[in-house]
Amino acid sequence: MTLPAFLGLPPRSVKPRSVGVTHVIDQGAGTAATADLLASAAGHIDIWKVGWGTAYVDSALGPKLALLDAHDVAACLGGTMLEIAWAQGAAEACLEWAGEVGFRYIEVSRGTVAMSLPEKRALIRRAARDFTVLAEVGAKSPGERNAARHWPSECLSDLDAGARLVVTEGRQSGTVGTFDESGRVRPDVVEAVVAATGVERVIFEAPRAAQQAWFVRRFGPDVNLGNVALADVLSVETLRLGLRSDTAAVTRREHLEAELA
Ligand SMILES: O=C(O)[C@H](CS(=O)(=O)O)OP(=O)(O)O
Repeated sequence: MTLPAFLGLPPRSVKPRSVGVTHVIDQGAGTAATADLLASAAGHIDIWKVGWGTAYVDSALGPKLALLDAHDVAACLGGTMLEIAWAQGAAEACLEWAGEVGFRYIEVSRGTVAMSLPEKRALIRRAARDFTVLAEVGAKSPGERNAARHWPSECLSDLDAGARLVVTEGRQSGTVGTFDESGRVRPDVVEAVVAATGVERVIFEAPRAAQQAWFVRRFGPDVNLGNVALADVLSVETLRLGLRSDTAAVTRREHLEAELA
């Protein structure tokens, strides 16, 4: 999409993007809501995750995925859905169904069920035959914060097994994994993952505006952000482009500091 041209803005990638990806989390939007959002924001959405198991119970899933496809937005099945299928011995059936209904991306995670690293690698390898795989690291439970020290090696293992990108756990709440219980970023966790994989191979789940702004300030407009709420897509784009106070290049505070100097 073409923006008006009268502002100086930082360079920003355009679709199809390999960096600066915006990955949204859909909690069960209907087709009208999906069409409405795509009409204004499709150019800013790269991956549309149909969250956890909502795809399984959505009677309008087919039309929704068709709309996404028509707008060049990649539909991704939520990781929890595949985890539950895997735990029931139904991973193969789940992958077959996901392909048939129109998913092109799939998330492979082990945040809910007990899955070993070799089992996760095997599932990534299998899924990568038919889908673009996003591999998530981290657990849903806040009690497992210490496990983040293993994320860098798990990310490398996931990429080696065939994942296109890794996803750092933040949940829809933004209070686990990459974040503390109040939603503050754990910079040591972020930096360790980035040192291992490079920033361009990571999607950071960051559902809150303050978290999104932190990542844009730290890594620039083309950082990959995930679990963006549907209602926040345009807001995230403004954070990337410095069109919101939190990331604006020139702020009142800087003027004040200059005046007082
Ligand atoms: O892991 C996630 O980001 C989501 C949302 S939540 O953890 O259930 O809040 O789950 P997913 O299964 O990946 O859609």
